[in-house]
Amino acid sequence: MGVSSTYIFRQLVDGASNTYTYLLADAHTKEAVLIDPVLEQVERDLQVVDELGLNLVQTINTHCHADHITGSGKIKALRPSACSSIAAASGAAADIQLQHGDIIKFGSLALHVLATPGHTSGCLCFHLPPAVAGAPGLVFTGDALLIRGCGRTDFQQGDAALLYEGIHAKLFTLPYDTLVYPGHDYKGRTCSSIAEEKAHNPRLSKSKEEFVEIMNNLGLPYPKQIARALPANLEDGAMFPYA
Ligand SMILES: N[C@@H](CCC(=O)N[C@@H](CSS)C(=O)NCC(=O)O)C(=O)O
Ligand SMILES: [Fe+2]
Repeated sequence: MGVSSTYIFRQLVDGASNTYTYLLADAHTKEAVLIDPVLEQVERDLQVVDELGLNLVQTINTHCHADHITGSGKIKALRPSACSSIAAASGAAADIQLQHGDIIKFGSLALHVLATPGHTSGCLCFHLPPAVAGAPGLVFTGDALLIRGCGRTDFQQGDAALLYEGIHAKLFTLPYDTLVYPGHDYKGRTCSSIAEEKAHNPRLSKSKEEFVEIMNNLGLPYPKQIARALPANLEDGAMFPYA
């Protein structure tokens, strides 16, 4: 899947947790980042990196995941030049502590860091502006904005009103044609757009009061892996010996 000749883009999936991992690279310099790698898929992801002749410089976590262990720690063990990053507000360990307004540069590409707390206190989105005039930008939304949904707000410092405000202020103000790439989808969908989500998201198209009411009554069971994922991810996924 190539979106533009100036960059390489791949969407990878972990079927066990319905998690999306994104590979983005400058097509010319070959510098690459992985957004939200999953521990169990590290070998697969590095194989793609290698087959495309890319130089992985950073793994970027949208937040401290509760449903799977990040691949950042294992990737660092295998590729020491690949720094890990996560929001400072997450309280998790990583080589680079990110905050709203930061810009992650690799080759000629620049990901703009947007803080959208509320699913967790340290949730970040990453906006890649259009590579060429007339092309859509991309936004990687982690668990803040999902396709026709959003991240739950019932644990990890969840705050439904804050999530609503951040999504409306920082995501729904992006150009309408910006493509939305979420951290998960549980129905096999891969991509949406800001215009689609503003119009059709059944939670976020409502008023803030209605949204909070919906979020307070989701009644979801806790993620199956939460007990092992949270402590591991607070340590950059590196609490296990990988070598
Ligand atoms: N069944 C899954 C976990 C499902 C879940 O809770 N997903 C989270 C994102 S991962 S922290 C979520 O926010 N879901 C929102 C929703 O509306 O589904 C498992 O056991 O791992
Ligand atoms: Fe999450």
